[in-house]
Formats: sequence, C-alpha cells, structure tokens
Amino acid sequence: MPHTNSHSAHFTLATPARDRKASRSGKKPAFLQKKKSKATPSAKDSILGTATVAAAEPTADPSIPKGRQDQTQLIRRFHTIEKQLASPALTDPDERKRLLAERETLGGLETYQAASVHGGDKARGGESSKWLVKQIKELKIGLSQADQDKKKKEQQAAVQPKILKDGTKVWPTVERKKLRLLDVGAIAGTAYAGYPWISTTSIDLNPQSDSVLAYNFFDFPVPEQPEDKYDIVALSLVMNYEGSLVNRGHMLLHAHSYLTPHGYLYLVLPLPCLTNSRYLSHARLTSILESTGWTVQRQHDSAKLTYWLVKRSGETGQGEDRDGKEWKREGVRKGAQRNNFCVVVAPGKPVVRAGDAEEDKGEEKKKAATTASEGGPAADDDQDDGTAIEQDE
Ligand SMILES: C[S@@+](CC[C@H](N)C(=O)[O-])C[C@H]1O[C@@H](n2cnc3c(N)ncnc32)[C@H](O)[C@@H]1O
Repeated sequence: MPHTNSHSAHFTLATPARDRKASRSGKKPAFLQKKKSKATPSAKDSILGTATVAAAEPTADPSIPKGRQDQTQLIRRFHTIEKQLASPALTDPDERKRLLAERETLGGLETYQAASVHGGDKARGGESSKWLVKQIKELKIGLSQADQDKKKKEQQAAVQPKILKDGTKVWPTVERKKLRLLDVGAIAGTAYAGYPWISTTSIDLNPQSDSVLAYNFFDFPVPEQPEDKYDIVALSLVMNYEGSLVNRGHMLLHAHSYLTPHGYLYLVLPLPCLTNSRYLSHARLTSILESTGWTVQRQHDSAKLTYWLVKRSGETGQGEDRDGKEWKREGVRKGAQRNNFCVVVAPGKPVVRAGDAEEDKGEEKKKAATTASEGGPAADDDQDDGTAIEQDE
C-alpha cells in the first residue's frame, strides 16, 4: 500500500494538538516521502535525515557555563524542572508558570542540549553510538540471512579485482540493505553520521540541524509498511530527560511500534540512575524491560553511563513476552544521598509535555524576565535526580 495518507493519519497515539509543537516543521520522515522517488537525491532528501547524514554542525550557539561543575548543575536543574512540570502533584498554575519561566531563564532546551553535548561527547572522546556500532557488528544486526550468506561466500571465494589502466585495483562492491536506525533525541544528528551503512532517521524536540526532524517521539508517525520499520530505536540519554515517570515507561512500550520483528532498542542512561537511585537498579530495570517485551542482549557500564541493547522478545520477535504488568515507584535502596530516578509503567497514554503549547512559550518569555530579576524562589531540590553526567571514562 502506498503512503498516501497525511502524516497526521499515522499517529498511533491521540495527542492534543497543543502537544504537537515539535511536529509542526512540515518535514516528514522518508517513509512518508518515498512515493515521490527521484533518480538523484535532492536537497530535501538530505534534510530528511535518512541515508548518510553528513556531519552536521549545530546551528545554535547558546551560551552555556564554562566550568564542568556549572554545566552539571545546569543539567541537573533542567531535569528537576522537567520532572516537576510533569508531576501530577503540580496543580498550582502560578507555580507551573514560574517553572516554565525558570526553564527559559536558564536558556531553554537549547542551552540544556549544548551543555549535554559539551559535557558528554567531547569529554568522553566519543558519542554513545560507538558502543552500539560495536554491538551491531558483533551481533550482525540488520544483515539478513541472505546478506550473511553472500558475505560468507565473498570471503571464501577468491574475488578478483578489476585492474584499471593506471594499475588501480577496484574490488567489486556488493549492494546490501542498509541498517535502519531511528535516533530519538538526536540534537544535531551527528551520532551515526560516520557510518554510511546505517540509514539514520533523526528526531528531536528541538533539532539543532536541518538533518533532524522536529518531533516528539510519541508523535512521530509509525511506519505501516514492513520495509519502512527500523532495525534499531535509540533512546540515548532521553529517558532521563523525560520528566514524567509514566512517560518513561511509555517510551519502552512505544518503541515496539517502529521496529521490525526481532528489532532492537538501545537505551543509554547516566549510571547513577541505576547505581544510586532509591527506585531503580540493574535488576529492576532488567525486570521492567522483560515485562515490557524486551530481552537484554548486551549490557555495559562505563564510569558514568549505563548502556543497554535489548531485543524484542518472543518467538515471532514482536515483544509478545510482555506481561502488561504495572510497575509503580517502589524502593530498592535507602539513603539520604540517593537520587529519585524511577521508571513507572502504567496503562493509558503518555502525558502531554508541559510548556509545549505556543501560549506557554509566550508566558515563559514574559515571566522569565520577572523571575530572573526577582531571583525567583528555588524549586524543591529534593526532587533532583542527581543524574546529570559530567564526564565519562
Ligand atoms: C541529553 S540529550 C541526548 C543527546 C544524545 N542522544 C546523546 O546521547 O548524547 C536529550 C535530547 O533528547 C531530546 N528529547 C527528550 N525527550 C524527547 C522526546 N519525547 N522526543 C524527542 N526528543 C526528545 C531533547 O530535546 C534533547 O535534545
């Protein structure tokens, strides 16, 4: 069936129009565009972010604190604000406005993204894509049995190169299907740019390059055709940004819709989310993942991050081993110095992100000036997840 529907028809989750701010860019993912196929790729194709994304530089240059400690503080404060905004306990409209204003005063999402990129990638000598690429190669993800057989034959056969007039040897190339990856929270879409064999679709609430589509994960159209599904969905340092505890659980469930049978979810979190949380540990996350239809394939902890590559469970690989269990906030360890990071799995739909509506943005800006000049009351620091990453190994 051709994709003739408008992309809004593909939303699998009914979200109010006001939550679709991030989807208003007018750009569509490649699988909704492909009926207009052309012999040569156009500028628009490259904007769509599929196929090889050239290393794109962030388009914004927000001012971020210089010191590592200040950046970490900023990231923490953002996490706290996101969590407070998403909390069902936040019923006071003035307090909500104050939080939105504070977020704006801190520089908004752009400043958070800049601090994340600055404090993460450069300092740790590589993006979290490196670990994933290593696993993809080892597990031969995305290579069909036919491709694997072809590769084996090539290796076994004495393949002869063509020798050009100047003596250059040209080895025959074999066309293989590219691995399809959906990178959620991609910022500038650079993470997989160096891997031409990966076809990456990059999305972010606040893209920092034209190769990234402006979408909230929950609103991103779900491919209907099997060939448009993805081999991997990457949620690298996204779940800890999500302020709503139930939305974190929804992310685990929602990822299934985009994947091929036996497809993979790649999850990266700051290590303290598991090692120093009152409510989550490696064992509990493993149980939550299994309960939501995933089997852990590979897991690794570095000094600051925890990496999880999980596969859709069940014989047909559709995550059919999920059990529909609800996961509430339950203590796994005690202590005053712990953080509150938690994943809740509950029925229903994802909650709407606070501050996404255009009217909120106007209010945010107006309030920002006042709150900044008043010094604004400090929000409850007790809610700090303590999960900002400073520097990885
Ligand atoms: C800390 S950055 C992670 C960047 C990168 N993935 C990495 O691993 O370094 C988190 C990003 O996730 C994005 N994000 C958070 N929730 C999202 C959602 N529901 N849909 C799309 N992007 C989201 C934010 O806008 C932000 O740019």
